[in-house]
Amino acid sequence: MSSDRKVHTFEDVSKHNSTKDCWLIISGKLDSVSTPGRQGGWPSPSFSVCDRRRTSVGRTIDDLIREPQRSGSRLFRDWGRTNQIAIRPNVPRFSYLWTEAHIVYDVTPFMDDHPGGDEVLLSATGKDATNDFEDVGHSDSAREMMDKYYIGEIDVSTVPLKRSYVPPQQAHYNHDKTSEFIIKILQFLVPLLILGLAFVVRHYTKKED
Ligand code: HEM
Repeated sequence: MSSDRKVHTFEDVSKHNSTKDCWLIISGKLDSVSTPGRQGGWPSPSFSVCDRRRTSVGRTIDDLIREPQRSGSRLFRDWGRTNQIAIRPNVPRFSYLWTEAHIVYDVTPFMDDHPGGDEVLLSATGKDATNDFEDVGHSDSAREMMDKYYIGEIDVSTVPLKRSYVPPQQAHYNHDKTSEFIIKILQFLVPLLILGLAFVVRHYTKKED
């Protein structure tokens, strides 16, 4: 994992688009843990980080705070399912927050090992690859692997706005009432003219007989 954990611009991230240097943007939840009132002197209580299958990893709040580059927060994956953090009842002043973020992953070391191949990863650069990632239906273990490649978040204000769909312009119809009227008259007159002509022809051919 790169030590370069920071807020990146979309443009910078987009430049990392080769097999030797591949960064992806995938939305997820950044979980932060705040510990108000630590000055109150409570010891570093341990608590459990549980995933949906209820496996748990015991950690202390101090571990949690030491791990991140930013103080007081650490990345966990949640993916919009149930919260992954179970708070032990003996930790009353512990608060758990999360924010939705566009997370940046440096998947360069994973290019050769990605079971879906490196081509798909390359094709997911330079854009928000969340839908591409979700459409595949990645397993929980794939999601857990992602933390290894986390290098920061994206400054959402630098993400180009989605191009809104502009429907093709309708062909300009001629709403001229007079031309419509003439067409209607012709539709009526042409059969009459043909009928009249048929009578005339018949009349003359009879005389000749
Ligand atoms: C950090 C990002 C990623 C990680 C860690 C990752 C990991 C994995 C893993 C572990 C698998 C094996 C199947 C599974 O366990 O779900 C997999 C399969 C796959 N991944 Fe990814 N992946 C990532 C991003 C992406 C992206 C962005 C795409 C699409 C553009 C993608 C497309 C695929 C495809 C097509 C397969 C093969 C699915 C199959 O054949 O069943 N992956 N990935």
